[in-house]
Amino acid sequence: MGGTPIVLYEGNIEPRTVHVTESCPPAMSRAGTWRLEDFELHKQLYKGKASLLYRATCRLSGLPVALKLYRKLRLSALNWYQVQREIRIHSQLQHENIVQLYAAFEDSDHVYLALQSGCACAGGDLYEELKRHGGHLSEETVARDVIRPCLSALAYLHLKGFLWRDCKPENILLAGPGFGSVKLADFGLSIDSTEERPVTRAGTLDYMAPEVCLCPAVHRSVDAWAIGILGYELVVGHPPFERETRTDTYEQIMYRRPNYPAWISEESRTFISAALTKSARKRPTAADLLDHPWILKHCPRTPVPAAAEGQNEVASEKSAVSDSKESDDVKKVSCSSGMVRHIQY
Ligand SMILES: Nc1ncnc2c1ncn2[C@@H]1O[C@H](COP(=O)(O)OP(=O)(O)OP(=O)(O)O)[C@@H](O)[C@H]1O
Repeated sequence: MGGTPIVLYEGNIEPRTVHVTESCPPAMSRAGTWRLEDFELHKQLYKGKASLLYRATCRLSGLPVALKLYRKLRLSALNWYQVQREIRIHSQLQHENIVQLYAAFEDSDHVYLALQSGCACAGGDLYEELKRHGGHLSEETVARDVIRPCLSALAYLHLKGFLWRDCKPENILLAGPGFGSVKLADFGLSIDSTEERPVTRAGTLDYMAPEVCLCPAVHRSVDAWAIGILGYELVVGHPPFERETRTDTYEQIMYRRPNYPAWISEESRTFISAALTKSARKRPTAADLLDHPWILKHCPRTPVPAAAEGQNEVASEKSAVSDSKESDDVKKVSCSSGMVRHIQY
């Protein structure tokens, strides 16, 4: 496998550094063992089934970080595999629109990920920002400040052979109040498509591509589809195929076209329709979508790496791994604004 081999240990162990990445600020990196006591924890930003996320300060450097803690007792065998994979993949990513992983370390109770935060990601996530804006944003903001940077990060990921597989507003961070520079966060479902072939579906139902509904897919097309869903949700105010029941949502994803409100522009409509091409083979890539007239209309052209031809099509049968985050019980939690947070089970 590419990247540094990442091994985590169960049971009673001394605190140990798992990996320090090239993104780690020099003031923060040191020869000694990384441990929880090196950080002052502030506000809890998130509490998940197996993870907690805190705003924190590195005592040595005074630099702000987001500290993600995986509770070892809550990790299934699959989760163990996924956390190791997350660290391995995330540590290889350096892009202005991707949250940086500085280091991973562990002790008997937790695995810790020290992530970029502070000024760089002070704005919270896109889901919260959407709520502040009443559920949707202007087309210009969506195209220029969200979709284009996300596409740029995805083109970079795909070039390296990785798939994100977890596009949703909750996993996109803002650089400050309002917009400026968005960053992809959470690589817990990402895979190296050149080496791994998942055998069950992963992701969030509203953002799942038709080919994933049929069978677990490993092509970069799943991320391009999710960008179409994201574009629609941000402009219109809800995901295009969201329905009351899971079965109805599947049916919409597989066979229906989105309903476009009359007020959205022709360019945004053609962008979303292109990204939501039902056939994965005919769907444009993230790199292709960067050249769409809707994107070019709202932001100047910037050079992007050409997608490596066929890079993501290679998948080894032998390292098939089940991603059982997805099950028959995808649920949503209502919020006071009427928006629903996308949650996987
Ligand atoms: N570097 C960061 N700085 C600030 N907030 C962050 C950062 N990374 C993540 N978050 C926030 O914490 C939330 C949870 O983070 P993340 O998605 O990585 O955890 P998770 O355990 O994988 O969650 P889940 O599996 O439930 O989606 C995100 O939705 C985002 O709002």
